[in-house]
Amino acid sequence: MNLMGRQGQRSTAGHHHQRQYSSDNFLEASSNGRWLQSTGLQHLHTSTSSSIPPLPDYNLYGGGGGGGGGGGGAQALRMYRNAQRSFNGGSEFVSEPTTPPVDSRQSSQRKSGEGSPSEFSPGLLDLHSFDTELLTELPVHGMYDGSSLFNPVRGRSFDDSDPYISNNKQTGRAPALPDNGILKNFTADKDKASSVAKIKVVVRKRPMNKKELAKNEEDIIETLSNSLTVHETKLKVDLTEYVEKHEFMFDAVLNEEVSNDEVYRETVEPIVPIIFQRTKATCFAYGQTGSGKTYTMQPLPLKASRDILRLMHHTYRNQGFHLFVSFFEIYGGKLFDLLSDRKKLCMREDGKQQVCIVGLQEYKVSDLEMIKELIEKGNATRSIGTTGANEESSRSHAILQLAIKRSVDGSDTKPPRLVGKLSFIDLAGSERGADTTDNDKQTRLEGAEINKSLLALKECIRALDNDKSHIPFRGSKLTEVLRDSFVGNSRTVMISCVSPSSGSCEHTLNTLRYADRVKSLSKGNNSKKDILSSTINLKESNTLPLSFALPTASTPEDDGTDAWGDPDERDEFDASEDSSEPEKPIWKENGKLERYSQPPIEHKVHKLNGQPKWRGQSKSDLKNSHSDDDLNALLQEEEDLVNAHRKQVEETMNIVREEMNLLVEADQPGNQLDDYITKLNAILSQKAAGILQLQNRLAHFQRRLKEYNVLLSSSGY
Ligand SMILES: Nc1ncnc2c1ncn2[C@@H]1O[C@H](COP(=O)(O)OP(=O)(O)OP(=O)(O)O)[C@@H](O)[C@H]1O
Repeated sequence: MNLMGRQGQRSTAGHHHQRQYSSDNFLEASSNGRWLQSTGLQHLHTSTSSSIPPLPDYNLYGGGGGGGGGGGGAQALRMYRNAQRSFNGGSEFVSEPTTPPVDSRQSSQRKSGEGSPSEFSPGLLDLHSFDTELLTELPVHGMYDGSSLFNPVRGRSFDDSDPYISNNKQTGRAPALPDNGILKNFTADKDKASSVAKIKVVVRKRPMNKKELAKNEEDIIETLSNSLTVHETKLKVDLTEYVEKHEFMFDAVLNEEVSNDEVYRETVEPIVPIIFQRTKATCFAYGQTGSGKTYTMQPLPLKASRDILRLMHHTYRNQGFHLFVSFFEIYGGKLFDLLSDRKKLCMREDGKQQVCIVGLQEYKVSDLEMIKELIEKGNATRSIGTTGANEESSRSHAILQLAIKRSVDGSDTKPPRLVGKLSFIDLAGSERGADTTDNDKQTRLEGAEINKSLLALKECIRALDNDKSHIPFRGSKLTEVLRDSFVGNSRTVMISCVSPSSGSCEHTLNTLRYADRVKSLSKGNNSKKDILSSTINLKESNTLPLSFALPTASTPEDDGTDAWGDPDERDEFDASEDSSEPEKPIWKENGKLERYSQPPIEHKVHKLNGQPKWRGQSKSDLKNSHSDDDLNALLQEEEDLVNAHRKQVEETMNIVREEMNLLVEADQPGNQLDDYITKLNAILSQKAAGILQLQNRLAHFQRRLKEYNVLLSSSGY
């Protein structure tokens, strides 16, 4: 969904379309004041019905500082040609993109309304898209000096001195912006800003919607301070219901009563000051389709812009800072500029692995009104469609960037350099395959592409979580763009949106588990993980990994009868490979938490003559601790478990079949046969998953047994 409201016109012909940029629509929505109210900026509401001024007024960067005059055009032409040459593939840029369907109305509006961007528009190929590397530190006078804020220019009130509020001829001067505390934050010590968490994970629960209420679905999410509990209803084999609780803790949990203002204060407000300190920050919303991502994200960029401008014009007054806005979407794995007629963009990586978006238009902005219009324009152009769960679903990932740049030499003769960047990413909604059965081919293809990119994001997070040296950022365009969020001097805020209804339980749990994973990244590597959080979240799992079911082997201390060669050979062991896991708690079937220690059997670190060696274990240890009898007994136990489970499933299936037959016979209106069959099917698939899990466990065990046999035979046993 768009970041700013639902003003886009829907195509009646099909589900898929872009939002239409219609000034009438914006103004109509504006006059309702709905959107502005949601952002807390209702004072910017214009009552006029005249059209929005053309965008070229916005002093595109590169326009020679004079609003895009002739000199700027010539300069841009040179830049454009140079860039074409240096990228050795201008033709690549002009190849026609696969764009989502555009209805005729939009193109006609473009003709009559905005016009196409000038051929030599300075922003057409903005060389500063390459300038993704941050400016090296320059002295910033008055940084964190709040005095300038509270001692405004003599003879003028604080708000009167705000030069960034445009003098709107139609509406008169915009009312003063309320102080939301950002300036006060700036009077605090510099350390305060640097103490802002590198990754912050916030969960937002939306209220139940009409559809869910009509279906009598229950609110299954209980929130308390920064924790939340999901009450999942499950069915036992005998079809009686029971509730399983899943508890999670995050940096903040925002319930259905929390306003968008509070969301802003909790999420983005703390990171705004940091982008003046050579930092890239990203805020993204994640969650199932219809969970409230767009609703949450839509007011944030404008609120952040307000605070950025405030800082630029007070704390950093006359420091040479400039604010630039760009807005693009990733649709079907391709990039489109939402502020430049959906021009296809190209992503490149420079030698320093900085991602550059070639051709992206950046608009230099100096007042909130301009930013508002740009965002509206971008949102109107964004691709939306209809999913089972959301009538106006975002079918693309939308990325809005606020870049702070600064003149290197204090004058405007040289292009300003990047100081910091704040990116807002409204991810497309994730859907399960099962949700897409009613959708047409286009929606399913979109869904597949969306899920692919979200999966790539998961892969990156998993790799980061495991401290992998290679993070697969190139897995998708989305992850390439997000690379900035996770590496270097960055700050990331993830807002996980969840629906409260019982019907979305599975999705909600997926989102929360995902969020939990991201949260663990903020604590560095595995050893630094939040034990409390993993303890709580482990309640979800009652399956004991096989490796931990093995009998305890010998202690790692050798008894002196080392059979693995001379001590020098042992010295070859790399300490870094010693991956002994910290003690972790496990969740037992009886509901009690227990601690286990990973047996030292995992200490396989060296190979001799092609055979694995086990560190710190003597032959006698192995012989004593893992006799054939022990292993066979364990294997038997595992097999018995699988068989018992299989038997249980067969019995359940028989019951279900009988029930189904009875119900089919008595299939009368009002018998809710469908619901019942759905429930029974759910039980069956649950059981089938259980069998699969046990089978995997058995296979794993058999592999381990084989390894033992190899080991024992190589050791002469
Ligand atoms: N916190 C909230 N309070 C009130 N209404 C909400 C809230 N969150 C979401 N909604 C409403 O729920 C509906 C779906 O929300 P939204 O469009 O933001 O979902 P989404 O996650 O962006 O979906 P998609 O991924 O399909 O685009 C909208 O009508 C929105 O107004």
